[in-house]
Amino acid sequence: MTLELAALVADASPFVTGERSDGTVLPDYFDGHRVLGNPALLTRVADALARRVQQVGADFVAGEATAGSSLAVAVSLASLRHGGGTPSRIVRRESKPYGVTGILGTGVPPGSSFALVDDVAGTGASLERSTRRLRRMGHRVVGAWVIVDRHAGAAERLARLGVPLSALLTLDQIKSARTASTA
Ligand SMILES: O=C(O)c1cc(=O)[nH]c(=O)n1[C@@H]1O[C@H](COP(=O)(O)O)[C@@H](O)[C@H]1O
Repeated sequence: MTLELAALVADASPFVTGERSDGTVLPDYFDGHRVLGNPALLTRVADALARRVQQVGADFVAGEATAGSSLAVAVSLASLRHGGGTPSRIVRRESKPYGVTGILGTGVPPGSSFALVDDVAGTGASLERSTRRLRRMGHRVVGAWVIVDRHAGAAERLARLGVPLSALLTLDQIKSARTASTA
């Protein structure tokens, strides 16, 4: 299952040269939007994540804009197929000053539990930011789920916060799948 998924993801999303938010250039930048924009692959990924989230249980599935929040919507939809029906929310970086203001919008009772999702875990800075933001609002984060873990410190960083990280794939698995397909 993992090898097959790695091959599908490798095929859908060729690595590009990309810059991290701290300015570091990565020659193997993974563009998660190539997975999010592929309906068959997104369905598969969202199903796998929804199954894992369902095992832990959360009131909401949420992510930061844009990849995380898009994935949260897909996982929420997929949760209907896995005995759930978990609603999704965007964790905004800043409170919207107009319309529905606030970080999460409306309809989130105090003390709610959240499953965080994102396309990629690198250093874990993004998931830590969301975790801290939700906790400041009095909510709980039961875990973080990503499509790809780059193994760049995210699991350790989140563990220090008491948030377990689960990934469908590692970057190395995608690289191996790519090598195998070109051999
Ligand atoms: O910046 C990254 O490390 C990164 C690497 C990569 O291969 N693909 C990728 O999308 N990213 C971005 O990095 C974010 C996570 O990085 P960290 O906050 O360092 O964990 C993701 O939400 C992406 O915006």
